[in-house]
Amino acid sequence: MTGFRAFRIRNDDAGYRAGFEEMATDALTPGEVLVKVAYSSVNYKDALAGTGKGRILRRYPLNGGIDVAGHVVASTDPAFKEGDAVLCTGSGLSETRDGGYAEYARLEARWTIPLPQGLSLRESMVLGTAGFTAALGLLHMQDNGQTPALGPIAVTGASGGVGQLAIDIYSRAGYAVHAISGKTDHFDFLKSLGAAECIDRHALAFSGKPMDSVRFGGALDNVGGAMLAGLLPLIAPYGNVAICGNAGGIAFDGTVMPFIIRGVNLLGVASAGTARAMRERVWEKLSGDWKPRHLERIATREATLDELPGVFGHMLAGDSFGRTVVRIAAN
Ligand SMILES: C=CC(=O)SCCNC(=O)CCNC(=O)[C@H](O)C(C)(C)COP(=O)(O)OP(=O)(O)OC[C@H]1O[C@@H](n2cnc3c(N)ncnc32)[C@H](O)[C@@H]1OP(=O)(O)O
Ligand SMILES: NC(=O)C1=CN([C@@H]2O[C@H](COP(=O)(O)OP(=O)(O)OC[C@H]3O[C@@H](n4cnc5c(N)ncnc54)[C@H](O)[C@@H]3O)[C@@H](O)[C@H]2O)C=CC1
Repeated sequence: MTGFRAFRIRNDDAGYRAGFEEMATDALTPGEVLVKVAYSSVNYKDALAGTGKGRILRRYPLNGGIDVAGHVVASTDPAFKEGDAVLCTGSGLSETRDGGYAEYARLEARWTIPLPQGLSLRESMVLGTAGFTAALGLLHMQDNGQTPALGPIAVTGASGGVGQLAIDIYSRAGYAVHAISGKTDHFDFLKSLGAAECIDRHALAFSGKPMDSVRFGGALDNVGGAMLAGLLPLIAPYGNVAICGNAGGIAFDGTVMPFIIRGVNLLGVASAGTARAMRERVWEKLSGDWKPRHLERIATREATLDELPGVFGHMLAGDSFGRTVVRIAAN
């Protein structure tokens, strides 16, 4: 096979850098399933990896892109055959394995998901790790007793990829969603996705008290830092806070009171290493009764591989809005 293009990240004596290279499929990290990539997507983690602003890769060099969707070209695992439409999110992509920002990717069969009925390849990447994470957060909360009766779910970082998809999915699942965002210009849009209320994050005045009047039944937190610390005293008894992000900081200050008096639960959401059975559960929901109703409007941008560096810059500046799908090959 002739060479193909890849957005490859290196870190060596010449420094941290990412750019386009020609490579051969033989040079890809090993796996049973060779895929011609149709789409990938841009997640905050991709922006950290592609710029070196966060330590995402755990070996170098690797192709970037934590999400991939495409068609199987060859498989040594009988579970997959040429022409099958498949997807993969996380699972070491752009951490320890070559990722989806390339015309070909070689996947491990154990982490390769047949494209669920009800989703196109493109839709699966509008969802990507962002949609997977939003749905995983809700499943964790529900497995831990979260019901709509506990009260509204606060979604922080609500204008971003995980945030917008969470608004759509959680409202579809019957929860009142209170979207917390600094982008007040977009509140009407967030409401049109399903948010019952929008709260300006700059106007949120956390009291700093260990416990405060209950305001939310639970939360999905994309932001971390002071936002997470401020939310905990406002959560209803036995409510859940699913914590997935660090867009606003990694350290948070708080007290044990919400946990020991109200039984509030802090649930970790780690999409990349999710076990196969849970992955299948998440994709069944995302392609079924939790399929977001507004996927096309949430996919605010379709980028080419060449446009990635610009998209990363916007995202890390906090300027992203919705999801960017990366179109790799015509399909
Ligand atoms: C889509 C998902 C997301 O968006 S998640 C958010 C984006 N991710 C990040 O921002 C992570 C950026 N990385 C870091 O900030 C650091 O790498 C760190 C804080 C996670 C760890 O750095 P540190 O220098 O404190 O520790 P070590 O590198 O020495 O590792 C300690 C220990 O942890 C294991 N480990 C580190 N990273 C990962 C990982 N991504 N997955 C699994 N395990 C990880 C590492 O192997 C070490 O364990 P050991 O048993 O000693 O090998
Ligand atoms: N744990 C996991 O498995 C996953 C974690 N994440 C994390 O979730 C977060 C969101 O990811 P994406 O939706 O892909 O990113 P995104 O860039 O699309 O969304 C981030 C949102 O946070 C907002 N934001 C940025 N800085 C902020 C600050 N200082 N205070 C408050 N809001 C701020 C942005 O305006 C934007 O709305 C990131 O931290 C990402 O690393 C994302 C996917 C999976």
